[in-house]
Amino acid sequence: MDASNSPLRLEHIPSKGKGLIATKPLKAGQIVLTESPLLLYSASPLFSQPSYCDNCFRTLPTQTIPCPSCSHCKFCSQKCLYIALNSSHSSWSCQTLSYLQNKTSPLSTQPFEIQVQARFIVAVYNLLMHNPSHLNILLSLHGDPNEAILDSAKFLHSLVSPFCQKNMIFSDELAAKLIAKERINSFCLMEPYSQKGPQRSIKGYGIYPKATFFNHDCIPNACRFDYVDSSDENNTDIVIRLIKDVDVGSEVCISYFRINKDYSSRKRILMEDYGFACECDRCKIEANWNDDGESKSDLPHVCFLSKYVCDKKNCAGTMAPLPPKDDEASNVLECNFCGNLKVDNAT
Ligand SMILES: C[S@@+](CC[C@H](N)C(=O)[O-])C[C@H]1O[C@@H](n2cnc3c(N)ncnc32)[C@H](O)[C@@H]1O
Repeated sequence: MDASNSPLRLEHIPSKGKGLIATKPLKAGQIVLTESPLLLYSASPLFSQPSYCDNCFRTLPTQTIPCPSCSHCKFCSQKCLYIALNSSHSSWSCQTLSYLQNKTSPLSTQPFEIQVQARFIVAVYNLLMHNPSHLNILLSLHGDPNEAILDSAKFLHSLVSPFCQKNMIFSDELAAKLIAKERINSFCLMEPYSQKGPQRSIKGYGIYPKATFFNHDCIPNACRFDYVDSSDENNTDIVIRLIKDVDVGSEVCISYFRINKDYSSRKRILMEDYGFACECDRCKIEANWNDDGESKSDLPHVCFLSKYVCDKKNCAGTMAPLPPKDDEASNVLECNFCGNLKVDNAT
C-alpha cells in the first residue's frame, strides 16, 4: 500500500482514524486495490448444511466431496479438499468444529450470531497456530471489545481451549480482542444475485487487511466488486473500483452497505455495527429532510443515486464504470452485484 507507485496511501483522517488517500489523480473505473483474504470463515449457523464449498465458497455442485474425517464440511473438488486439509480445515479445526457441531454441544441453543463467532474463533486460532505472525496484523485493526463481546469470548474460549495445546497464546482476553476486530473489519462474501430476490444472503466473511482501511461514505467514490462464484483462481479476492474521478489528496471511501438505504437505517447500522455517527453531506441533508412537497431531484446525492443504483429487479447494487482502456474512461457502467451493464450517455 505504501509502495511509491501505489494509487493509495494510509493516513490519519480527522475523526475517522486511518483512511486511504489518493496519491495521484485517479480515473473513474480504475481498480485501486485487489487483495486476497487473510482469513475466510463461513456465515452459516453451526448446525446447518451450507450449500457452498468449505474452501472456495463457490456454490456446491450436485456431486460433493466430504471431509474424510467429519460429515460437516463439503468441498467442490479434490483440489479444494486438499487445500483445506492443509490450511483452514486442518485436523485441529476438523476436530474442534466436530465437537462444536455435535448435537449435545452447548452452542446448539445459542443464537446465530454466537455460532458465527464460534466459526470465526476456530478459523482465527487455526490461522494463528500456522502463522503466528498474523496476530500483529489482526491486533492492529480497528475495534475494541464491549461487555457483550467479553462475555461471548469467555464462553467460546472455554469451549475451544481444551483442544489447544497448553503453551499456546490463546486466552479469553485475546479471543475478545479478535472478535471485536472481526465485527468491524470483515467483508461479506455474498450468494450470487438472483432476480427472484429478495436479497442476496451471506455465505461467509473475509478479513482483507488493506481493504479494511477504506472508511465509509454514504456517497462513496469507490465500490467493491467480488467474483466468488466465478471460475477465477482468486475468486475470493476483493476488488475496489472507483465510481468517479478522484483528485490527488482526496480520500477514497466505499459504502459499508447498499447505497440506497434510507437515512434512519444507515444511522442505526453505522452506530450499532461500526460505532460512529456519519457526518457526510448526504446525512446532513437527510437528517433535516421534511416532506414539504419541494422537488429534491436536483440535489447532488439524489442525482448520484439515480445514476449509480442498479435498477435491475431485486438488485440495487452500485454501478461503477468499467476500467479505463488506454487511459480512456469508459462510458459503460457495471453493477457490482448482478453484473448488469448500462451505457452512461452523460459521459
Ligand atoms: C473498517 S474500519 C475503517 C478503518 C478505520 N478508520 C481505522 O482507523 O482502522 C471502520 C471504522 O472506521 C471508522 N469510520 C469509518 N468511516 C467513518 C466515517 N465516515 N466517519 C467516522 N468514522 C468512520 C469507524 O470507527 C469504523 O468503526
